[in-house]
Amino acid sequence: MANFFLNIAVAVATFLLAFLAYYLVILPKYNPLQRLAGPPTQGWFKNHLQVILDPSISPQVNEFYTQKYGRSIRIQGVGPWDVRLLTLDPVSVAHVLKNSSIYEKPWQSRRLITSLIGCGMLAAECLVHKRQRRVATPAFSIQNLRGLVPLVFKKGNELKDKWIQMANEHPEPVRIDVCHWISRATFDVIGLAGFDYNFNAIENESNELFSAYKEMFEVAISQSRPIRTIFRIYAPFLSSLFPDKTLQTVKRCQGVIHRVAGHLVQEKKAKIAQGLEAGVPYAGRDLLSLLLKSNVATDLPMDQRISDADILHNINTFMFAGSDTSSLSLTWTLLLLAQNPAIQDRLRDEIHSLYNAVSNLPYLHNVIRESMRLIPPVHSSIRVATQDDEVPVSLPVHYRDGAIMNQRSTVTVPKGSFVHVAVEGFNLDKSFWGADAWEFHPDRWDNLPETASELPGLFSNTLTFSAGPRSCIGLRFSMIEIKTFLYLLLTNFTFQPTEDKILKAYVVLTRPYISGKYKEGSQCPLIVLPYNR
Ligand code: HEM
Repeated sequence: MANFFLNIAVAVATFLLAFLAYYLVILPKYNPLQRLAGPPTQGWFKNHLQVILDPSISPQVNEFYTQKYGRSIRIQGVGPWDVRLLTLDPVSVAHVLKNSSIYEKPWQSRRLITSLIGCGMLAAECLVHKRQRRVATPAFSIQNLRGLVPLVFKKGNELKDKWIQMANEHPEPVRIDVCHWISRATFDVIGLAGFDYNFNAIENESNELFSAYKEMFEVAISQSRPIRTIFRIYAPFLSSLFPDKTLQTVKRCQGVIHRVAGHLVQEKKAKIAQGLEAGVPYAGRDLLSLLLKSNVATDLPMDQRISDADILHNINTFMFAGSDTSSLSLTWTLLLLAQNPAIQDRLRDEIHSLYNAVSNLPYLHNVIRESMRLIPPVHSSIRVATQDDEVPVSLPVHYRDGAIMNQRSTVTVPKGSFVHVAVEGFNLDKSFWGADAWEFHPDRWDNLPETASELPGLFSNTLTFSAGPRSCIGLRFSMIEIKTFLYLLLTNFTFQPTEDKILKAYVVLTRPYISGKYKEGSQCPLIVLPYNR
């Protein structure tokens, strides 16, 4: 009997050793990405992710890497088996983003997103994603988004009134954490535009549904418990079996969302059905109504329709993907304007002279493009190859042995490898944008170098909204929101920086923090002075 157990133990140990040898030695040795040049690895579990994902140093890191290793760079992920491609070659990144059936989002990040907001467009893949995107696309058309303008004006005016009230309460210049307040305002906008629901968050933060979303999104960005997060990804059943406080919070918030937002879905469905019956189509133009209408459109085949659960998951996705992104872009733009008073004055002059046509102001457009190029809220993204692939390159490939191939036209990416999409890396690349690429210079857009105008990207040759079939569906939405808010804020206030040094940190999105006060959370205080013409 003892022999039997000994044999089992030996067999298990041999299996484990073989498994470790395969992952730690054999797999990395024969991975074709190993042939590429890249930064040295300092140990089995030392990775390069921290430096490439930290926006306070990533521009310097990318510049150093490209000079030393070329534009198809080998980096190490979480272990020696995880050899990744960091590409700063525009042809390669266009290939990866265009071929979304070969390059999917990794299941690990999809599982994490799904565990919070459900499997909406951000997390879905293949046919499920295609179906959802098809149903949602009409809701984001120019025609349907027209109704957004008065709504954003209403909320922008509420924010303006709030800030005027705060300014009047203090005899000295008021210091406002614009990050916090704009986030409340963009939440209000997405609530009304998303499902015709007023969180009333500018006024106060007590709404039950608002608190549920806010708390749940805070869980998404809190990085305090990495071990728990690993369990949630790799062993969700164990996490559910022994829920910690965070998981209990998520469950509670999901309960509220399911009850309140689920009720809104049913209410809207009933209105649409009544409208169809009465021959007077329901006029609701919020995203939820538009999604529900598009889902029952007669020209949509039955097998292309999505379930009520998917509708709710996508509303959650719009809340998640559409609130902080826009509010951070606005926050960073206000900070840049505060730091560049001449640009702020020039922009205010333009807005004043043409206040009716917010969407057609050239300098406003340049300022927004420039701010979103310089500080894209989505710092980078990641894809995993679902099959062996040859990625085309347009620039020389450097090899580990020192060889440089000018003629080579592809890099071999084996199935299962991760590819890093350096959104900020491309946006700040001096070889494409010029020596002043790291500076805030809105006039560059009137004279873009040819090298930049050839870069891929949904928005103005930048990757800020990604590119290809998985690019941002909310681009137009956020442009309306950002332009309208800037119009209202700049015609009523001037902005000055405080003595605090603002740093960038990547916490799911690139967020502002006060130097030395990271623990206080994301904030961006500015001196806000009422502006009278
Ligand atoms: C400044 C504002 C915004 C920025 C910078 C931004 C950026 C992005 C980026 C980079 C992606 C691709 C993510 C990836 O590949 O990992 C994305 C996807 C997405 N965004 Fe946005 N976004 C913004 C606003 C919005 C808004 C307002 C909405 C909705 C109301 C929205 C909804 C989505 C959705 C649903 C996806 C997933 C699309 C898909 O996979 O088919 N975004 N966004």
